Amino acid sequence: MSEDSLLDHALVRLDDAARHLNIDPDVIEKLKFARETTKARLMIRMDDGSRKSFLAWRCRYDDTRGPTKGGIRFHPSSTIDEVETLAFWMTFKCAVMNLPYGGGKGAVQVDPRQLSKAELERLARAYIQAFARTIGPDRDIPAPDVYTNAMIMGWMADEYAQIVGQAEPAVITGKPIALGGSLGRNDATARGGYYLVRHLAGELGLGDDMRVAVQGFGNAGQFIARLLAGDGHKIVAVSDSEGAVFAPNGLDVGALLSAKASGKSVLSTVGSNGHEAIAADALIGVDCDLLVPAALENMIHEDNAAEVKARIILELANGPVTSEADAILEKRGVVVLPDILANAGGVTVSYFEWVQNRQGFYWPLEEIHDRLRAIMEREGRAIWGVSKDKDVSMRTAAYVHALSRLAEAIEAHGTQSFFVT
Ligand SMILES: NC(=O)C1=CN([C@@H]2O[C@H](COP(=O)(O)OP(=O)(O)OC[C@H]3O[C@@H](n4cnc5c(N)ncnc54)[C@H](O)[C@@H]3O)[C@@H](O)[C@H]2O)C=CC1
Ligand SMILES: O=C(O)CCC(=O)C(=O)O
Repeated sequence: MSEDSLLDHALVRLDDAARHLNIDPDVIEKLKFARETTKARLMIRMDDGSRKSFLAWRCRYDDTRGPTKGGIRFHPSSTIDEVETLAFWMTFKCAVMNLPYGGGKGAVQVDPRQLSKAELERLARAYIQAFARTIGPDRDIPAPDVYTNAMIMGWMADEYAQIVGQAEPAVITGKPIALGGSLGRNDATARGGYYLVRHLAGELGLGDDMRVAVQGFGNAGQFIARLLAGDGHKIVAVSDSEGAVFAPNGLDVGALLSAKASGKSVLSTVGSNGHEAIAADALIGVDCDLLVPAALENMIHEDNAAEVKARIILELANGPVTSEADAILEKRGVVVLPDILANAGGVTVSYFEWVQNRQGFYWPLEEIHDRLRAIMEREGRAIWGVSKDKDVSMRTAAYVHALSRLAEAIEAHGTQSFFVT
C-alpha cells in the first residue's frame, strides 16, 4: 500500500461510486471529512499502584441520517486515521442497511491482553468519563469492536448511568443481556454475513459443500465458522494473532472453539484431529471456495491478492482488502462481498437493541433472526441488482446504494452551509 492515509484509500471507493450517480459535488466533499473527532489521554491506576496513560479517540463522522453509531476498539496499533476511517465506513454501512444512523467509531491505543480484569474495567470507565459529552442515546452510540466485548460494554453503560444519574441503556449496544442487551447480538456480525451468502449462493455459484478459510478467530470468525460448519461446509483453515491451522479435510471446529474459550491460540490444536500449522500469511492462498477475512484492515493487498484461490470473499472484517487488491481481484473474477454490507449484521442487531431499550420491550431470538435475515436479504439483493445494472463490483454497487441514500438526506438538510470541525 502507498504512503497515503487509510482514509485516503477509503475515499477512493467514494469517488468510484460518485462517478455512477449525478450528485452535487458539495455532498461528496462533505463526506470526505469527519464532522468531529475528540481525543483524550486516559490515565488509570494499575494494580501495582503505578499510573499509566493511554491515547483514546471518538469520531462522529457524519450524523445526517441520525445519531452516529459504531464500535470501540482496544488495540495497540489504533490511530486517529484508523478511527476516522472506521467511522467513515460506519456512515456507509448504516446507509447500506437503511438504519436511522450516521457513522462513528472509537478506540483506545492499548494491548488489552496486557491488562488485568480490574485494570481493563478502570480503562473502560475512564473512556466513558472522557467521552460522556460526546456519546448519548440520541447523539452517538458505541458498541463492541476488536478486543472489546459485552462485559466491557456493561462497565461502560454502568459508568454512563453514574455520570448522568439514571440508567440510559440505549447509550451503548452489545451489552450483557442482564443489562438490557439484545438476544442475538453476540453472533449478529457473522450471522448477517451467513444470511447474505446463503441468499446469494445461487448467483455466486456456491454449493452445499464449500471449503472455507477464516482469517481471525474472534467474535466474527468463530461464529461464521460455527454457522457454516453447522450447515455441513468444511472449514479448512483458520488463524488468530499467533498463527494459522489447516486441515484439507476440514478442521474440528468444536476443538478450535474450546481452545479459544480456554484462552489458547488456535495453534494449540495442532497435532490433533489432523490439524497442521501453516504460516499465518499462507491462509490467504489456501485452496478454498470462500475466504472470510475476519481480523483487521489491509490483510489482502497488492502483494498477496494474486495468491487468493477462493472465488468469493466475505469481508466480515472492516477494510480487509485494499483498493489496489480490489482491482487485482476484480480482474481475476473474484467476487468480494464488501464489508459495509457483509458485516452489517452487527450494527443491525445493535439497532434492534437500541429500539428495544427505548421501548422497554424485548423481542424473542426468533424475531431478531427473522428481522436480520429480511434486511440482509433485502439490501443484499438490491446491491446485487445495482452491480448487474451498472456492471460494477459489489463494493462499488454497495457504495452507490449507500451514497444515493446519504445524498438524499444531505440535500434534504440543505446544502448552503456545512460545517466540519
Ligand atoms: N464485533 C462486531 O460486532 C463487529 C466486528 N467487525 C469487524 O470484524 C473484525 C473482527 O472483529 P471481532 O471479531 O469483533 O474482534 P475480536 O477481538 O473478537 O477478534 C479479532 C480476532 O482477530 C485475530 N487477529 C488479530 N490480528 C490478526 C492477524 N494479524 N492475523 C490473524 N488474526 C488476527 C485475533 O487473534 C482475534 O482472534 C474487525 O475488523 C471488526 O472491526 C465488523 C462489524 C461488527
Ligand atoms: O454494533 C455497532 O453499533 C457497530 C459495530 C461496528 O463497530 C462495526 O460494524 O464495525
